[in-house]
Amino acid sequence: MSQTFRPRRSALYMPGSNARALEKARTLDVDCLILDLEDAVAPDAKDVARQQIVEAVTAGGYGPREVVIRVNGLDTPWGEADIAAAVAAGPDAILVPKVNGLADLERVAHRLALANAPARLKLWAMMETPQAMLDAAAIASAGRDPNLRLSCFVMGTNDLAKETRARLVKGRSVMLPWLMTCVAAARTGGIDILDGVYNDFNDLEGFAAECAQGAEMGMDGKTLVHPKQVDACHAAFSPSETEIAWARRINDAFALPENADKGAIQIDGKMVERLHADMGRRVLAIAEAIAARG
Ligand SMILES: CC(C)(COP(=O)(O)OP(=O)(O)OC[C@H]1O[C@@H](n2cnc3c(N)ncnc32)[C@H](O)[C@@H]1OP(=O)(O)O)[C@@H](O)C(=O)NCCC(=O)NCCSC(=O)C[C@H](O)C(=O)O
Ligand SMILES: [Mg+2]
Repeated sequence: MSQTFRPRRSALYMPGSNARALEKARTLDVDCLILDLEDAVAPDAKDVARQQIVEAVTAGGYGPREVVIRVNGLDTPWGEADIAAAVAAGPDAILVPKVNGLADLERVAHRLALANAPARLKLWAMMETPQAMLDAAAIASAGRDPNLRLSCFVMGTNDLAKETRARLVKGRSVMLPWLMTCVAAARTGGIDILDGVYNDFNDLEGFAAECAQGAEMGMDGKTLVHPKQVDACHAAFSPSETEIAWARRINDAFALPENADKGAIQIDGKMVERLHADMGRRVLAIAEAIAARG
C-alpha cells in the first residue's frame, strides 16, 4: 500500500489562553493538539492567547504530535491576525471554524497563498453549522484541490446543537444523519474526519461508548477536551489485535497460488473478497503507523 497514514485517533483541544495546558501538551500521548483561539478563549484574552500559541509552537517540543491552531473566523475582529500569526508560527494545520461553504475555505487558502505559506501547511474545517450539513460534499471537494489544502473535517457537535436546536442526547440518535453525511462527504474529498467532543469528561463510560460509536461510523478519530479521555479514545480508534490478525489472514490467503485468479474465497466459513484484502491492508498500515509513532 503506497499511501502513508498519519494516525489521528485523538485530537485534544486546549485554550490558547491556558499556558499550563500548552506546556502539558508536550507530555501527553495524543496524536493531535488543537490550540484554540476561538470559542475556548474569551474576547478579552484573544491577544494573549494568540501570543502564547505563537511562542509555544515556535518553541516546539511537541514531537510527533500534529499541531493545529484553531483560528477565529474571518468575519470576526480577530480572524486576520490569527491567520497571520498561525502562518508565522508554522503549525501543521489551521482549523477554520464554522465553515459554511467552499468560499470560506477559499478565503483562508487565498491568504495563505499571499503569505507564501508552505504547501505542508494544511487546512482543517469545522463542520458545525446547519449550512455545512447541507453542503458537506461541496466543502469536502476542497480536499481534491491542492490549492485549498483541506485535509480534515472536525465535527463541532456543540455548535451544531446550538444552531439547529437539536439536543445532545446519549446515543446521539438525532445527530446520526449529519455525522454520517459528513463521513461520506469526507471520503468523497479524500480527507479524514474527526468526531465531536464529549463534554462530560468525568463520565468515562459514556465517553467510551461514544468513541465506539464514532469508530463504527467510520470516523478516523475523536476530538477531546480533557487528557483523561485519551486512553479510551485510543482503545476505540486503534486496530485491535483481532482485527490485525484477521487482516493478516486475508492477505496471506489471497497470496496463496491457488487463490491467484479468485475474486472471492472463504475463510472460517466467511465469504472474503479482494476488497476485504484492501481494507485489511489499510488496517495493517494504520497499526504500523501507530507502532512507529511509539
Ligand atoms: C474543561 C477544563 C476547563 C477543565 O480544566 P481543569 O479544571 O484544569 O481540569 P483538571 O483540574 O481536571 O486538569 C487536570 C490536569 O490536566 C490539565 N488539562 C486539563 N485539560 C487540559 C487540556 N484540554 N489540555 C491540556 N491539559 C489539560 C490541567 O492543566 C491539569 O494539569 P496539571 O497542572 O498537571 O495538574 C479543561 O479541560 C479545558 O479547558 N478543556 C478544553 C476546552 C476547550 O478547548 N474547548 C474548546 C473546544 S470544545 C468545542 O466546542 C468543539 C466544537 O467547536 C463544537 O462546537 O463542538
Ligand atoms: Mg464550535
